[in-house]
Amino acid sequence: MSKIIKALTIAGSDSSGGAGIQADLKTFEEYGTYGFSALTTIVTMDPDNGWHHNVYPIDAAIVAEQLKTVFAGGPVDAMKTGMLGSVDIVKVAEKAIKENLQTNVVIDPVMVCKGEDEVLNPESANAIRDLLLPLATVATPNLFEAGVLSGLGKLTSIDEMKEAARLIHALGTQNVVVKGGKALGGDLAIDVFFDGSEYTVLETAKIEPAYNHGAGCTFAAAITGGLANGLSVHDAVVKAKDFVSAAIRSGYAFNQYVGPVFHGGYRLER
Ligand SMILES: Nc1ncnc2c1ncn2[C@@H]1O[C@H](COP(=O)(O)OP(=O)(O)O)[C@@H](O)[C@H]1O
Ligand SMILES: Cc1ncc(COP(=O)(O)O)c(C=O)c1O
Ligand SMILES: [Mg+2]
Repeated sequence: MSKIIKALTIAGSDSSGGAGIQADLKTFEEYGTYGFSALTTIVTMDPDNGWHHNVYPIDAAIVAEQLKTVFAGGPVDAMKTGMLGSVDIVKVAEKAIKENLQTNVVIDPVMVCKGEDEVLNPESANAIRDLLLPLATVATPNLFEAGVLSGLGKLTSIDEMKEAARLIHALGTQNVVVKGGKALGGDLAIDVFFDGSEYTVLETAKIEPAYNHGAGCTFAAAITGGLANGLSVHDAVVKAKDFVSAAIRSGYAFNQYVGPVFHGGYRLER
């Protein structure tokens, strides 16, 4: 057996299986990596109440214990964060990254689930901005999150996405991808990658129906899988865009409310 490649996610549980830690571990597997996890929150969706999301954060001390377990084997080849749930959990993630000299850190600054109100309180969003972005190899905000982190508010064009990427890079992350996804108008799903000097605009035709619940988590987990396998950040992002596009194409209607991506789509198309 060749060397085991290790990938870690610090994220919430999406009981419906498309996003969160479920998306991350399934994606890590597709990338041939061994997945570790530290669970931060449990999210449930209520079919009797318009698919309303309930978010239950886990005690930060228990998140810290999980990370102690994971890092007992030393740093991993790459890691990501997703929904963190409280300022204390953000601080636990920050401490673990610093103490373990962890590199290849993907920060997905989850503030919203599609179509839902903000799930993270503003304090947690500020903590991600101030404590985690300076530790990030790459940050992957969606259009809404990029508007919040950059302070620009609603973003409506590629130029505004580029400006947001520049401002978010200045917060300390080494690279940033602003995901336009379905949220940006037009026929294309456009993401803007910025490495601190050059912009790369990644675009695909918008896939319809847009079975994209979990697309953001899957995209960030795919970048993590690419980095763990030794790809450059640029190449990991480009491959992740292909990976998530295939996952959306293979998605399905779970019920009247939600259509998750299928994380094995990229493999099935080959
Ligand atoms: N309907 C779609 N067709 C093609 N790509 C999409 C579609 N919706 C989202 N994406 C892509 O999926 C990835 C995740 O973006 P997005 O859905 O905006 O993130 P989030 O899930 O965090 O809100 C991005 O690469 C985005 O461009
Ligand atoms: C636990 C968890 N993390 C993250 C997300 C965000 O998912 P997405 O990949 O669609 O941005 C969700 C959405 O439901 C979730 O339940
Ligand atoms: Mg997201």
